[in-house]
Amino acid sequence: MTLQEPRLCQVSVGAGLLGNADGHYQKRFSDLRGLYADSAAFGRLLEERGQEVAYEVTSYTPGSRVSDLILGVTRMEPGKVGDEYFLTRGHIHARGDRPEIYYGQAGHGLMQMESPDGEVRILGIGPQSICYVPPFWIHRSVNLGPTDLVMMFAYPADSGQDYGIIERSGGMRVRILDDGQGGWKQVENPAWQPRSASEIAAILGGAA
Ligand SMILES: O=P(O)(O)OC[C@H]1O[C@](O)(CO)[C@@H](O)[C@@H]1O
Ligand SMILES: [Fe+2]
Repeated sequence: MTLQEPRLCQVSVGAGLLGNADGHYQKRFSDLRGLYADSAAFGRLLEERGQEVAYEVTSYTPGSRVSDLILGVTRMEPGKVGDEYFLTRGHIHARGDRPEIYYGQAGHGLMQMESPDGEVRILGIGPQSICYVPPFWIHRSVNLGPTDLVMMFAYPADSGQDYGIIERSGGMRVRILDDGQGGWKQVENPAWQPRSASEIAAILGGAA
């Protein structure tokens, strides 16, 4: 049996990038249609900054098994669409029983989580805070600050991402908005549809 080579990856906190990575993707504002509540404000953002990077991910993938850990860094731009803070698309792991950790490096924001049956949990993320996203929680990051939000992450390499779960329910259950006093508030998303008992059972029963 040939062992994998150990690997050192340096986090560039200022640039929001992982060194010695083997993967890199960028999501531009034009890739994020349909995510935000205020479509007029999103249209203006597209006109002004549609081709700019909204967030990017650099990562190292050592293999593809449950026993391999993908690790990487996410960098999110600061800003809002109307009153709604910039966010990632969000997903549940395609193998729903796979967890993830996030370790804040710079900036501050939130990890917004939602269980299949619609429970909501929101935890703050900033430098030196580690967020554990347990199996079966849908998760999305939100940048609340005036600067880039930079987070390290790690998850089992066979997890996969399922984005359809959020689309099918009309978005996540709550939206994270500017409260007008320098902070944030969560408001119910009126378009959100609860998942059916059979969909919930399929997600929770799909554990490998
Ligand atoms: O995949 P999304 O939901 O667009 O968001 C990007 C996020 O996905 C991951 O790349 C992988 O889970 C995260 O670490 C990152 O923060
Ligand atoms: Fe994830």
